Amino acid sequence: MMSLVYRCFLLSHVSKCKTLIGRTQTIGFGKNARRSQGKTPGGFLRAGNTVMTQAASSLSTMANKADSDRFPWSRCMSSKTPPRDGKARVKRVSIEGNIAVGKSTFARLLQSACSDWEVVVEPVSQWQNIDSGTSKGGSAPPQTAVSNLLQMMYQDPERWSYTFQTYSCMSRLRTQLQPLPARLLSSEGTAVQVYERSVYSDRYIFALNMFELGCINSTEWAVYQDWHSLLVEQFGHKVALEGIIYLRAPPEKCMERLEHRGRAEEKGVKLDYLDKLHIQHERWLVDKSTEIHFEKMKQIPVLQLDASVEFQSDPDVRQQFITKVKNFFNVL
Ligand SMILES: Nc1ncnc2c1ncn2[C@@H]1O[C@H](COP(=O)(O)OP(=O)(O)OP(=O)(O)O)[C@@H](O)[C@H]1O
Ligand SMILES: Nc1nc(=O)c2ncn([C@H]3C[C@H](O)[C@@H](CO)O3)c2[nH]1
Repeated sequence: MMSLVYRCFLLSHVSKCKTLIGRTQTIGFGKNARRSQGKTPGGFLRAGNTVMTQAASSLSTMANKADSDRFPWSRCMSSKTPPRDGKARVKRVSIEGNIAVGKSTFARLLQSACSDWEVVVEPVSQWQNIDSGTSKGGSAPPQTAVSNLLQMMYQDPERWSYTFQTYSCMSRLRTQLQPLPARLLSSEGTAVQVYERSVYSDRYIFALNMFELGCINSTEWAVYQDWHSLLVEQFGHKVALEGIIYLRAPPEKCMERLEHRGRAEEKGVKLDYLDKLHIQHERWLVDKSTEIHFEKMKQIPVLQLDASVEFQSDPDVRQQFITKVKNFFNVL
């Protein structure tokens, strides 16, 4: 049913892919559509298994004072009983959110707050440095060439999006399948791994968005979905998530941070692209209207955090964030 809808969408919006970096007129998704996303009547936000008010989803000092009393800084591991088979139990969560919303910054904050947690970063540097050395033989010396697939994808999304999604998904999986570090294996309680994005955002945010934009055609989309499902069925249990932390901020705020960060490959990224990614996040994690193909992922708990808050300069805000995350881990 969903794919039928997407196909209709595609037919009526042929070759809109270049809008990704704003080279042609932008497509659909009017401002009103965007603004209404993620809000239910009465100003409530639906976050995974919970429904909370917008006020509650922002950082409330009083509530967090109580939280920090219950979960002191010194204790990072989950309080649940360790397994009897001697194998460390691991809770895995992913941090999801729009481009430049602050996932890496937030992940660094978590890592510095608790050395018993492991943060697995998004393999961006692999995407920027693909060894594409092609020695054709003969007497010429071997050539070493490096491709920047991230740049290629942003410069010519119609040509490179499918290739990008194959590599991003594969490299995420490979990175996340790495053995646990010894300090987590030997931990007494439940260890925590925090992934920066996941194979699920690869499919349900980016690849889906590229398909809707026409940067991935319907054959590529069918092929992507087929191998993605196979990979997740075969390896998914080793990187299975128990929760998602959704860093949520208006696309305008993400644009501001993206420009401030100044990553060269992202120079042409337009607000419209961030708008679309925002909508995909809201559909997946707030409205729950994205069609998900993996049973466990349909019910996954989501902790929503107001990422528009500046926390780098304010220790109280940082502590409140950490406390919320600790509380979330403890109920997973
Ligand atoms: N809470 C915050 N307040 C103000 N600035 C922030 C905050 N979080 C991140 N930043 C700044 O925003 C920029 C983007 O942050 P960061 O690189 O962490 O984003 P990201 O979500 O990991 O990006 P990407 O989607 O590309 O992986 C950086 O310059 C960072 O210093
Ligand atoms: N097309 C596409 N598909 C993905 O799965 C994906 N994951 C991340 N990105 C882009 C966002 C940042 O610019 C940069 C770092 O997050 O890489 C992606 N782009």
